[in-house]
Amino acid sequence: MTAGLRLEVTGARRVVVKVGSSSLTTTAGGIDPATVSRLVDVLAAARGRGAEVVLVSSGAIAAGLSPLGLRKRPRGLAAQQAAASVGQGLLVHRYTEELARHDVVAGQVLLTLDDVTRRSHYRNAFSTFAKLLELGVLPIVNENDTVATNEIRFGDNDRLASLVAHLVHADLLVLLSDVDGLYTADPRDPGSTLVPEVRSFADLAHVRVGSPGAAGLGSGGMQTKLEAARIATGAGIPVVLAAAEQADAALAGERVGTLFHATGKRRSTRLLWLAHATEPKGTLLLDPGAVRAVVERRASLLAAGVTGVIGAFTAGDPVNLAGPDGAVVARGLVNFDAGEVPQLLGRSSHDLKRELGAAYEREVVHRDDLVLL
Ligand SMILES: Nc1ncnc2c1ncn2[C@@H]1O[C@H](COP(=O)(O)OP(=O)(O)O)[C@@H](O)[C@H]1O
Ligand SMILES: N[C@@H](CCC(=O)OP(=O)(O)O)C(=O)O
Repeated sequence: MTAGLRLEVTGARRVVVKVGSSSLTTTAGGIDPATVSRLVDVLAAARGRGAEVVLVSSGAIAAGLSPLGLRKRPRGLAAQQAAASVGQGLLVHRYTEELARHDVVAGQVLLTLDDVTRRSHYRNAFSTFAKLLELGVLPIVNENDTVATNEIRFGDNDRLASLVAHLVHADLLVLLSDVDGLYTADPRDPGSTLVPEVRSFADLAHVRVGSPGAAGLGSGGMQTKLEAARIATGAGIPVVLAAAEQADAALAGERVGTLFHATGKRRSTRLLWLAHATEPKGTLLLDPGAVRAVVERRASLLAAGVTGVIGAFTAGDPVNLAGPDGAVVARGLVNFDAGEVPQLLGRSSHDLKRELGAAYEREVVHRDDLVLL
């Protein structure tokens, strides 16, 4: 009997499930083994129905608190990194043991921002996931908190989950939290009501978003879930937001929580990230011909079309590309340091190769690393 179930869910072949720190922890702050056990049963049931599942699990910092004698999530980055270093192993150990009851093998994947923004890393991450899924492994993803600096952190796992959903070409993203969906206002406010479906983000004009959950263990609150939903749905992936206790019903397609319908078409994950979530470190000024090449022909940006440079960036950083009038037309990952660019301005690749060596023949921004704004 499937009448009334959500087809977006029942028809999904590959599903990314994200669970937040606040859903995995006891009130005392540690990881709740019973919650992990129940969640694993639900994931195994979804696999039993034929879905491939990738889990994005927060909770490393929370799991590391008690072994380090900490009572709450520390504020400083180094202390958070230390807690994550202690907690991540414990967390994955818990999942591994529980999955083994279902004869499922767990694989740990720790990602940094570079892994989804730099072309070579991105391809590498994609093939790792593809191989794990082909082998029947259930990948358990988290941010690589112990090495990420503040500047390059995702910080919350909601957006990480939306990018992982793109990376693995998922058909559905399920965000599990301590709240059973999106409410018209902070659910602690009397009078707020559940929003069962979101068809367009314009519908959310009346929704008020409050601070993260009461336990103080989550990081992003509802705001980052909405951003994650916007990124995923904008690229064709529907999102269900539900409480962790409703995971079974949510993954079976029952009408619990909030369903965000897909609004756009799939595009490259890295480009999505570049467009939505990066801070440009500088600007390259383009002549009119280069603007046409980049915008109309979707070509790479060559040194010959660059007339000026603003900002202090290093190779690999995101930069804006602006036309002669200063209007930003695109964003891309630049292949040179800011200090190297002045000597390249307006010169052909051929000249650059002859005078400066083969390393200078490369595009200033490769078209695969460019997104039009
Ligand atoms: N409009 C809203 N709808 C639902 N929850 C909201 C809203 N505004 C604020 N919140 C709060 O966001 C919390 C979820 O965020 P968070 O604690 O960071 O979760 P997680 O750890 O699952 O990522 C909820 O517990 C709720 O108190
Ligand atoms: N990577 C961090 C998770 C960051 C975080 O708190 O995310 P979330 O609980 O999903 O808002 C950890 O494992 O502790």
